[in-house]
Amino acid sequence: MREHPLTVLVRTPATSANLGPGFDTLGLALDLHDEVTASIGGHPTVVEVEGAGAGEVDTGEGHLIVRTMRRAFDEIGVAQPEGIRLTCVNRIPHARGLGSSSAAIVAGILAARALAERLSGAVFDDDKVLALATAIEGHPDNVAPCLRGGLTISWDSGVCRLLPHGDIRPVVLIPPFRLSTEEARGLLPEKVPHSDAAVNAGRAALLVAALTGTPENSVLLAATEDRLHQRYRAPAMPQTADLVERLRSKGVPAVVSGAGPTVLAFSTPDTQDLIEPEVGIDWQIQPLNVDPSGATVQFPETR
Ligand SMILES: Nc1ncnc2c1ncn2[C@@H]1O[C@H](COP(=O)(O)OP(=O)(O)O)[C@@H](O)[C@H]1O
Ligand SMILES: N[C@@H](CCOP(=O)(O)O)C(=O)O
Repeated sequence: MREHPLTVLVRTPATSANLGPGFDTLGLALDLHDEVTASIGGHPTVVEVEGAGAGEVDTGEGHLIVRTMRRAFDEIGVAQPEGIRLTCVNRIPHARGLGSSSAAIVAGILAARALAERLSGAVFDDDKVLALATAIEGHPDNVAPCLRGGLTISWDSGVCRLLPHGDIRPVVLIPPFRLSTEEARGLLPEKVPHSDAAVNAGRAALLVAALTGTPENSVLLAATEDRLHQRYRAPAMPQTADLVERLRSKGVPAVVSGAGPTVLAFSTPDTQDLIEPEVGIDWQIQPLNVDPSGATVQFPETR
């Protein structure tokens, strides 16, 4: 690739994966975004971070977005630029179950693709972007909604994108503590009872109907029941497990967001007032719209 100063801006949404019974399959894009400005030229690699992860994440070649961009340049088949300069404005909290790592990975691949295409005409289609993001992240249920927006059902070779009914309002309840996805995945058993797998299959199917049709709270409550992951992870986040249980006992369809420890509640006009009294004062309550379109890419001169 020609060494040439060129800048691209990528905006990626937070995502909530699993949604209860849809382990490693269902995901929802939320209206809370990270923004990264990426440029290549002759300069050394340097990363500036504002917001989540500032002072914590690597600020050079070890930064997740830089590593992802380098992997993407290799996959696209273009020469590596000497240095990469990133300015990150991070609004998605890290290690809370809101897909911050997927947002970073998607940003890196989309930035690399846009720069490679602009500089050398290289083409890397959307299916390849999704496959590479899934390979890096390890599961598709965050990267799919991050790329496509809305409510996504992903499987090993594809994504179906839908939109939830407008009367269903996601509310995320974010605790002050973290849990890494890696640690939470380590708590899952090798095998689960057949009866639990059968319940989850039924609930996941019901959830897609419950989220896209006219909301009925009793159906949403049944549809958000999970038996595959939440109970096994509860010992690593007892306050989260307790909040999910208390909200559900009041009739609020609540689940662990991704691998936790954030709680996602599907608020409807019937249940919106029941959430706040259950949430601890050091937790953040954030009602969010669904992001219907997913990640965006712009060259600054076209903004
Ligand atoms: N924007 C980012 N820039 C750099 N590293 C990031 C970024 N977002 C996430 N990460 C890395 O990913 C980790 C969180 O990933 P993970 O445990 O999968 O949680 P989640 O994706 O649910 O927030 C962070 O601790 C950090 O190391
Ligand atoms: N299906 C994954 C989802 C992880 O989401 P994250 O936002 O916590 O990274 C899992 O449950 O492990």
